[in-house]
Amino acid sequence: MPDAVTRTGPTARPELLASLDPLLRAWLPRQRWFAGRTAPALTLLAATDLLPATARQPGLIHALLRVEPTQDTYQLLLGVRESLPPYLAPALIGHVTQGPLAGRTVYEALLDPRLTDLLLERLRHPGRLDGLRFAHDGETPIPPGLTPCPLDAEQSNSSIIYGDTFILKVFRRVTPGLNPDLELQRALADEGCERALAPVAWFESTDGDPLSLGLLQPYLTGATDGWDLALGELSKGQDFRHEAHELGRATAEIHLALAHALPTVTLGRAHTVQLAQSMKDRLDKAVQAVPALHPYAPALHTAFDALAADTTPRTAQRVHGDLHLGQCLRSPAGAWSVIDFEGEPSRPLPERRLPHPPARDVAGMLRSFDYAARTNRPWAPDWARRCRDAYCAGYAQAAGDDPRTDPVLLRAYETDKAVYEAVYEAHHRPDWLSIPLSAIERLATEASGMPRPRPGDAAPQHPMSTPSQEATP
Ligand SMILES: Nc1ncnc2c1ncn2[C@@H]1O[C@H](COP(=O)(O)OP(=O)(O)O)[C@@H](O)[C@H]1O
Ligand SMILES: O=P(O)(O)O[C@H]1O[C@H](CO)[C@@H](O[C@H]2O[C@H](CO)[C@@H](O)[C@H](O)[C@H]2O)[C@H](O)[C@H]1O
Repeated sequence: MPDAVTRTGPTARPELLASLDPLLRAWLPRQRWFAGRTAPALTLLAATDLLPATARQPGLIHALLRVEPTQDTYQLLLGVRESLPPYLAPALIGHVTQGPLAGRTVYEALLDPRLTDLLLERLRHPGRLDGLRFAHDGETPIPPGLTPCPLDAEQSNSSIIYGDTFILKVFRRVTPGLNPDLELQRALADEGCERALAPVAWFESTDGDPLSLGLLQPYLTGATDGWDLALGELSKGQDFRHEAHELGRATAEIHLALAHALPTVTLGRAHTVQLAQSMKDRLDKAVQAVPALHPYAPALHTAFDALAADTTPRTAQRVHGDLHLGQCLRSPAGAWSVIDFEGEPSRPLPERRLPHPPARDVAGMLRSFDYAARTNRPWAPDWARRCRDAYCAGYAQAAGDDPRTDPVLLRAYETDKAVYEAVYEAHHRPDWLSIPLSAIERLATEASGMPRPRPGDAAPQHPMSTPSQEATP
């Protein structure tokens, strides 16, 4: 598995894992950020004592754990105490009966303010500890003693808010390579783009392949995310066109800055064919995972065939990769910022770092307006349509390029996203599966009415050449 993390150094302590193994195997599947339903076998890849436990102070262990059979690697921060005070009861992982921690209680350290305070202290003082490296932007002061508070949100990672000033995201499922959340937001900060929040400090593992582990950014106090805002307006029967227009402008500004900061590439025929093929492959896999997609698959393939047959050269660049209303924060003053540039969490990291036409993010937002409208009772299709138009108009105004002028590409990305969402919902929120399925039904109907590519347009199954691996979405 190319994406697997390898650690073989002295920090991997087998006796520690032996004592924690049954506790972690029971606890992991109950965590929102854990991708599997079971954790049948664990390997401790690295363990670092950030603070040794004594009778008077809690201990803090940083651990990287590989889970079979998926070979996913997770980052854990384990607290160690003699016993847990009542306020930490929800953090309990278990009582250790053997090995070096026998008689101690192990728990989720991110819920313990004493330990999350220590983590911030590490970020305030850049440096190395075993295989961990703590880094700082060198400019932004981080005051000591900011009160830590775990973020209470449905999320793929775990975040701590410090004194309403900073937010620290601790990545959970980690893969080798620079995490785009850090990479892209640093690039945007260097470009002076104010639509993203500049990384202030971060930490990574350097013992083996580099791994991004955590990211500290300014916290937007009083901000509302686009999803909550949209649902609020919908429930009041309010129009959201102005905000959708502003969101389109914000997206375009981010795209312009990313295209300036990082390499772009022209997608020729072979790339486009390969892009369409990757969408078809994902659809085929999704049909296996979500049988409800099966009846629509032939029609959905038509949308991807149409893309493969369209030889228009297009520009690809780094994009957000998982843009939706929940990733957009509006400050009390009304300015929109975009967060979470990690890409779709379930995709391998090298895939998430590939350049794509900006239409990919645009399609993500179009899907999001549809989601919001579908969540509303009664369903509000006109509200969604108005938002989608306003968003594209706002995008066109700032980018000078209207995404609606390339409907084949936009439809293909929207279809690809809806397929991804069907898998996501089937796994995480089965009650919501009907939302992407309704879109799938619409997209399939539209695709059925599309002209079939003429025989001369037929896409080669295997592109003769792909100029560079990086350029292949
Ligand atoms: N800088 C910030 N300011 C205010 N709230 C934030 C900020 N960053 C994240 N949040 C809140 O935290 C939630 C989770 O953040 P996100 O980066 O999307 O995490 P994940 O990748 O784990 O899903 C967001 O939906 C948002 O409500
Ligand atoms: O925010 P994450 O990076 O964890 O993204 C994942 O979860 C999202 C849901 O929280 C999911 O987004 C889907 O649901 C949203 C409403 O909750 C909707 O606005 C989006 O359009 C829809 O895709 C996202 O796909 C997933 O990667």
